[in-house]
Amino acid sequence: MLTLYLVILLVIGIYLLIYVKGYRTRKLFAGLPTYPRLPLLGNVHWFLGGGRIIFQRLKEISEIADQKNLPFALWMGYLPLLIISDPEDVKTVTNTFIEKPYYYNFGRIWLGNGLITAPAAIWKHNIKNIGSAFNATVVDSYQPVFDAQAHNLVQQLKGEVGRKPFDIMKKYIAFITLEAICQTALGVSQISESIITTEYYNAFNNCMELLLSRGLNILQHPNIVYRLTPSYKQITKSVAILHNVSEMVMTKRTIEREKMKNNNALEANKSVSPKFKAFLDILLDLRSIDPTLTHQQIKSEVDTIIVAGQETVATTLFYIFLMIGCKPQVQEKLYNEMHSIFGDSTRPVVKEDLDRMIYCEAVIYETLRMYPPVPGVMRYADRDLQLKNCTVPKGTCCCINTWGAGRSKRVWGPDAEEYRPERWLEEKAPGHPAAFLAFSYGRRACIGKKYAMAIMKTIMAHCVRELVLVSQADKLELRIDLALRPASGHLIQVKTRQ
Ligand code: HEM
Repeated sequence: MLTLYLVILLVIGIYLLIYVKGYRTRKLFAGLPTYPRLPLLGNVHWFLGGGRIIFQRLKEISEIADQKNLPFALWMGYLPLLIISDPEDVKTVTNTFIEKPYYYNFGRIWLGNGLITAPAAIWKHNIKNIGSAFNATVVDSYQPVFDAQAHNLVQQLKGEVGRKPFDIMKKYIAFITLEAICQTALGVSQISESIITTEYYNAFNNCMELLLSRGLNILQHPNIVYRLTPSYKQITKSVAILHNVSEMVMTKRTIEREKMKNNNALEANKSVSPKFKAFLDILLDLRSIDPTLTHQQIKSEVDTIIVAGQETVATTLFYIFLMIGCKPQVQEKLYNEMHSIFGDSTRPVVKEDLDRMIYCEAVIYETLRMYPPVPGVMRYADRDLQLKNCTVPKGTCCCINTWGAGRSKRVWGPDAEEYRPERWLEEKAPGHPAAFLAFSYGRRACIGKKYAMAIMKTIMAHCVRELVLVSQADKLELRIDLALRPASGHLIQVKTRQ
């Protein structure tokens, strides 16, 4: 009996503590839209039920916030979370806060202190070295690799002509985007065939799902509890498979560098044909002067680049194929632009061609506006901050709602839900620089945008010149497992262009 009383007292004590601690934040959030909440749990129960439910909630929240022109407030347990999509507020938050909230700590089991998950102090130190690794000159030097991979993709897709819809992601795009990252940023070649196995693909997806479900399950937040769960066992197993890849990449590159150092440059160069400094080489070179760049830290950056650069590009390419596959008029316009640049030739795509792909760029932006592979990012408020219509109290987790910003009628007009690449060719699109958030915004935004645009344009130029893509987007159902994914698979059909 006494134990029961003690437990009840403890629960009441915790509740009172949380109540008092959250008093100021609740007051500041008082006028904001929110969901009804439960004691101790807050709004967690609204997000139970898997990726489709989470997507439905995000959609609902985005619509409410857009109608009311206010951020949406949530409580994940006792932790306040503010969902922000207004461009001016997004600009203020992303330019002010560089710390990531503790949800990102969960990802460290996989990505260590790589750029995405690093605490602010480590990020500040490393971004100085890494930030320029994907500048225009470097990306231009990668163009022959992008072209070769795009050419490979078309040759492989030709084998699907006349067949039923197939999973373009699992069979092709995941391979070629990983091979491109390995050859360019990591400086190793012919690796994807041996490592992108179904096991790798499943491990990747498994990690994403487990990380999200941990984030939403406050009982699994303390490490001490999480380590006892079956989920921990699963993620450890999947992470080991993924780490094996980064370890293999680093070993391969280190051997190639040794060969070059030993004046066997000729032999080493056979497997590293293009002449450029890979991102991994920059880090390996810096190792001698920067003691913080340990083997573990470099491995974490490699894991980060694979996740950040492969999955996002692959998913965006799928959505582009899906969109142009069900909108023949868009695909024809795209083809006409390619024809005006290349004529009837299927010659390689060079960097000068990329600048002429104006409509192609509009198609990419419009796809990213409506289907951002990263539907939201987070920042931790390490001090109070005044936004347009409310104050963000210190300790809040700010969620930048990329999905909501792209679908905002307030920002994009009444046709925000319509796929219309032409809007990007009209004057002043987007209206506000922080209205388009697919690559995030402000400090800690994506450093691979130039890379991503170049490889995607090159792949589109190859595909559209030789093939016609066909899809059924009306059957598209979405889910969120950190990334925005089609719940209904990545189905596409291809025909030969006559
Ligand atoms: C369509 C393609 C891409 C999209 C939509 C995209 C989107 C994003 C977003 C939203 C972030 C912010 C993440 C956060 O704050 O938590 C980010 C960060 C990052 N991206 Fe990308 N990305 C793409 C391609 C790439 C590529 C190709 C690379 C490299 C080859 C890359 C490297 C990075 C890195 C290193 C960061 C972390 C930056 C930092 O924290 O300083 N991304 N990306």
